[in-house]
Amino acid sequence: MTTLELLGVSKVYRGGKQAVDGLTLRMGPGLLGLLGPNGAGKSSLMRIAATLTRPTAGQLRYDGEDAVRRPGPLRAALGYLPQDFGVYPNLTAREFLAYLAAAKGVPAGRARTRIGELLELLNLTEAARRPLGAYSGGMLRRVGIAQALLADPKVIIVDEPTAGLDPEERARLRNLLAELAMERVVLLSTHIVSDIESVAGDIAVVAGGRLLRRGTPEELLAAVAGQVWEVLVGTQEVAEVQARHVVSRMVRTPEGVRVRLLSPFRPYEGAVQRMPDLEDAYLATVGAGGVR
Ligand SMILES: Nc1ncnc2c1ncn2[C@@H]1O[C@H](COP(=O)(O)OP(=O)(O)OP(=O)(O)O)[C@@H](O)[C@H]1O
Repeated sequence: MTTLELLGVSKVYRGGKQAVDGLTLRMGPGLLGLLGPNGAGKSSLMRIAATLTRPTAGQLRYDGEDAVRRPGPLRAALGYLPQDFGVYPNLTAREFLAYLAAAKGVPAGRARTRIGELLELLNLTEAARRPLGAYSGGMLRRVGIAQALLADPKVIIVDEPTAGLDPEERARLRNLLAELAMERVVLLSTHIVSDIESVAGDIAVVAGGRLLRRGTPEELLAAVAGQVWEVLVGTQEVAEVQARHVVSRMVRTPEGVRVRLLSPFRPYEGAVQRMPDLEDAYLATVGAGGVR
């Protein structure tokens, strides 16, 4: 069984910025959703897990073996989509993927078959003859996903893979990753709760370089049971409510502003308790960690 472990990992960049602070994550086959606000350290963590950045402290283990000192086996098994995925604009999708397959050492015949399958899977077959410079953001993202899957990886690390995708493409990608995760370690980062809500049975919430919580969606929801409230306030009261509480949503109505907020007790006379959703649970966790 494939395992990937980050053990007590820290990353301090030159200049002193600490992006990751003693974080431990153990992963086996399945999809782990890494959820956190911008700047939480998600990309740093993923670059460490992908052996591109060395941790300042702590260990990275692939199948129990030290992957910092010996990154080869993990690299050979890895499909990685970086956040800032770049392409050669003059190459077509097919040429670009063929080039990357060659760089990864995939034999030409096998690469051709695999590229055909991936283009089909990612709905790029029609566009595959056009230069990448003419692709939309969503299409480029799909090319990025195709390249991560080129060499039939055992470990898939995708950093904000849904950025720029439309709702239908998002849904398709989520399903694809969920399917891949049946036999593989899939680590997906996002700051969008709905991206992982429907696929990740396992969610890690990070902020300030630390792991704030890890659990199933049900466990995250249970942690905020009884703490979600809705109250109708006047426009002029909104700022005060926001100053006092973590606000998960606001809807302007003809009667006033309906504010959904987190509070361990009834925050206002007339506030009505609501069933928590994952967005509430996430905000409660991140809010409690001191990041807003
Ligand atoms: N190469 C670097 N040198 C110095 N500081 C860095 C470097 N890379 C990231 N940082 C800083 O480390 C912190 C964590 O960044 P990181 O990109 O890992 O977070 P993130 O959760 O992926 O956020 P985002 O979604 O905005 O990319 C940020 O404050 C960032 O500015």
